[in-house]
Amino acid sequence: MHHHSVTRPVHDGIIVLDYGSQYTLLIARRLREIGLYAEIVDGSKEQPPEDFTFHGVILSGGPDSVTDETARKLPRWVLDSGKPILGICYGMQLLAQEFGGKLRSGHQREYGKATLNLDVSHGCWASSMLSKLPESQTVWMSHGDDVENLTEEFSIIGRTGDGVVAAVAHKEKPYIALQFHPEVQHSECGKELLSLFVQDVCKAKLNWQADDVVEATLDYVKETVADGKVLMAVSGGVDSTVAVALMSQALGNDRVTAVFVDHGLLRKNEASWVKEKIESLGVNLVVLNRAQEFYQALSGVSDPEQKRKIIGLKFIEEFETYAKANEGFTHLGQGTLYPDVIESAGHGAGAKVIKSHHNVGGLPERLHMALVEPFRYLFKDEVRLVGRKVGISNELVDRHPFPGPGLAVRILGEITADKVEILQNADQIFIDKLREKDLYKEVWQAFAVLLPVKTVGVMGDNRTYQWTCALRAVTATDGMTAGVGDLPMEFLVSVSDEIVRKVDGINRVVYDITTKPPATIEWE
Ligand SMILES: Nc1ncnc2c1ncn2[C@@H]1O[C@H](COP(=O)(O)OP(=O)(O)OP(=O)(O)O)[C@@H](O)[C@H]1O
Ligand SMILES: O=c1[nH]c(=O)c2[nH+]cn([C@@H]3O[C@H](COP(=O)(O)O)[C@@H](O)[C@H]3O)c2[nH]1
Ligand SMILES: NC(=O)CC[C@H](N)C(=O)O
Ligand SMILES: [Mg+2]
Repeated sequence: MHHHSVTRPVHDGIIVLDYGSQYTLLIARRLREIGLYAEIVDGSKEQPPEDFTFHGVILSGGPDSVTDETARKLPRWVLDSGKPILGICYGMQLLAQEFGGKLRSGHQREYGKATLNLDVSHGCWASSMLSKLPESQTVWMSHGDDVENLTEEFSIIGRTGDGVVAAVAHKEKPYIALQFHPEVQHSECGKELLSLFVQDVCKAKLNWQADDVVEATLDYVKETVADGKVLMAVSGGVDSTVAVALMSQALGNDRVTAVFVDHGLLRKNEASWVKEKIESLGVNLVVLNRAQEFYQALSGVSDPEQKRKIIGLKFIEEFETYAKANEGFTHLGQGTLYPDVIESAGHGAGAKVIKSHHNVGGLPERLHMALVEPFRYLFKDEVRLVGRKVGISNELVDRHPFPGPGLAVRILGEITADKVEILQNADQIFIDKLREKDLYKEVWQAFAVLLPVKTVGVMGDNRTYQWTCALRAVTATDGMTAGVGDLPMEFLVSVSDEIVRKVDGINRVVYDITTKPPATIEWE
């Protein structure tokens, strides 16, 4: 699985033509779940891959606009192949335009949740496929361009609640295209739709058994590290905890040293908790206390990307200094996941940088150790599954994710030790209350954000003028898309009440009700 782009496990399947979407690998991953191998091919490639029999082509979404002259086109071989095509978002716009349809920009923008209403009444071949789905369903959108009109050759088979053209099919050829993203978890029948396309339309035979990911990971680690030694960066988070357990299993405890950096931007009491839990796995652990150094490096910095880059570099500096002082480390291990890679534009055909994850975009050009990242092509829920298989406790596997740059990306603007303390206290109240009310597991991730906004309040008959705290809770499975956590208002009010009463410095609390997209989960 990890080598999907290096070695090809099977020689037939589906081609996913990549136009730089944030979700390209998610399409391939859904097909794996369905039981089919997908080969990802750069959208600008003039030839199909050699030695690969494809039963259909899926055109990914992408940041380009087909209304721009410079936008990437559909390579000839795709239509020439005569194979079924499924266009998604940009892929749909491209297909529609290829056949003479007209697209427009900025007329009907949709981000996040939308309702798809299917119309299967006009007898187009795709009707029978789509009639297996509910007539009305929730889908997830992320587009600014939309179809103004189509040529005769196409039928409109679905629109959103706002009337936007959301699904079209060629009247004769096996071409179908969707404005929404069936590959994201928030599109209700998305996986079913993909499955109908590859099985009913492409007639592809299932050829992919979900590999034993544990075995594949162990092999990958053994092969990559050979007889070397790993300095494994651990955070106490899900990914690095599962990774370090696997590395110890693959290489033996004496060839793996876990290094945990306390950068002073962790949650309250996090450092001691992590130390205890990682040591209980029987792993060698070194804790580096570096709060002062990180604060100093970040002093006066308020730009989000700059903060991320500084933190990424500081992390690596710490790892390299440690490796230098303690001879023999050949590899740096990280719990990097695919979403970290794609959002930092570390993979794919011109995907845009959304934010530089500290462990990818923050890496220096020259690193003195080789990287070993067993989960670089996996998603969070896949890693959780691996974790359970190797016997990591639920307490660790079910933790909410916590970003490497920590509170630095949750204190908007400049970071000071005072603000860190204020935010730690507010966050702890929120998280403790979620656990107390049995709501922690109802959301995928929850946290508090400190806004550099002061507002006026009245407490004990006195005027206050203090910071604003935003609470964020999201639903997700892989973090690529997110919904708003549906927490009871009464609960939110009680959290707000306790924060304002107990945390000196905050006199107002708001709840973030934005999905991803258009927002991201973290505020920076
Ligand atoms: N404080 C830290 N000390 C050392 N390494 C860290 C620290 N924070 C993050 N890392 C490294 O960066 C990687 C990416 O961080 P990320 O937060 O995505 O993963 P995680 O912390 O392992 O899991 P989770 O996403 O559940 O928080 C980690 O897997 C780990 O290798
Ligand atoms: O280790 C990390 N290093 C980072 O730099 C980073 N930035 C975001 N995140 C986490 O990734 C998920 C998606 O977050 P966004 O929607 O904010 O991009 C969410 O779970 C975020 O908490 C990070 N994790
Ligand atoms: N997600 C997408 O594929 C977006 C396509 C195109 N850039 C638009 O905004 O409509
Ligand atoms: Mg983390």
